[in-house]
Amino acid sequence: MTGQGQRHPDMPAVDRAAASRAAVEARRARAAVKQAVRAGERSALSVAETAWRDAESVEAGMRVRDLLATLKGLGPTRTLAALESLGIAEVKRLGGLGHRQRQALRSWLRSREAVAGHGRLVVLAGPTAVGKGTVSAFIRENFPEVLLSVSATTRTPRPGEIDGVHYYFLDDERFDAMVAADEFLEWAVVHNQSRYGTPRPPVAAALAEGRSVLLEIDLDGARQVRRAMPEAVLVFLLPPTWEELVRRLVGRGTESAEEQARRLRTATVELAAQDEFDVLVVNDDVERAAREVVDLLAVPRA
Ligand SMILES: Nc1ncnc2c1ncn2[C@@H]1O[C@H](COP(=O)(O)OP(=O)(O)OP(=O)(O)O)[C@@H](O)[C@H]1O
Ligand SMILES: Nc1nc2c(ncn2[C@@H]2O[C@H](COP(=O)(O)O)[C@@H](O)[C@H]2O)c(=O)[nH]1
Repeated sequence: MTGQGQRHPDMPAVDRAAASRAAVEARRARAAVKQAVRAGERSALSVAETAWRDAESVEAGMRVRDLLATLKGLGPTRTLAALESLGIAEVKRLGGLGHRQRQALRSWLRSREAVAGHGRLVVLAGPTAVGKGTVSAFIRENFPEVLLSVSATTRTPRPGEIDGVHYYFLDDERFDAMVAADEFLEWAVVHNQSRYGTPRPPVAAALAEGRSVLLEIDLDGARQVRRAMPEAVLVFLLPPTWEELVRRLVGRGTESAEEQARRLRTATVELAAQDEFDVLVVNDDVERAAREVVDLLAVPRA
């Protein structure tokens, strides 16, 4: 990053005005990123990873010093000491770091998050009827320390489903309002039909308190979480066989034949994307599969 906010003497007046407007916008955007880190909505590590993935991003233009200053317990003196120990000059922007400096900052932020007791975010995805809900329910009952995020959806409740427990059942208008207010960590249209989304505030609050969080969401949502929070662990739940998947879907008996066919079409697309995930878990036994997922939720040691 060079020349941010600097004027070139030969630049025409109109360009200078546009450049100064752009500089104000960039400052505002960087302030919003810092606020999100302070509020626990984003981790400092995810900001750095975004900067290194996209050189044009707001994050790439942030000074490392300003990012560190958002961290709890890191006043100006400790920030400077941390920069010195990392071999990063005070004026450096995230996007301008060399490979070694990136590596050093990445592991420093990782261990700091672990020490601060940050919980892990694990995303559980997989084809319809593979048993995501069953595995999640096992975790909810047996591992109460894990926050199982309650999604919002525009689909109608099934018999026995309770608003606020299984889902927040919303009409389109309310869902639209949450999208407009940026209240979702991710949201997607699932099976070409209804909208589903993860409300952001409970997830951010739990992670900031050091609790681990499990999201049970679709492939599109998992991809969005990967972009927003690269430190999240993405788990793909697999059926023992395709025939068993069909048996589970049909055996559950909660969808019409037409809906079953629609879901199986989505399932083939989802199964083809399993390589995008960090961990594959075969759900041949609910308890074993749940324990594998819970092991991933353990907070890493510094
Ligand atoms: N390990 C397992 N062995 C046998 N049956 C299972 C297993 N896990 C789940 N099931 C059964 O498979 C059916 C589908 O499970 P579940 O509803 O949890 O799937 P899901 O992945 O949440 O589906 P959807 O994405 O469509 O909501 C249920 O009838 C459940 O009891
Ligand atoms: N992207 C998201 N997908 C979600 C969310 N909550 C649930 N889901 C996925 O929807 C399907 C269908 O669920 P069902 O309850 O109608 O059977 C399922 O595969 C879930 O993984 C969410 O918040 N975001």
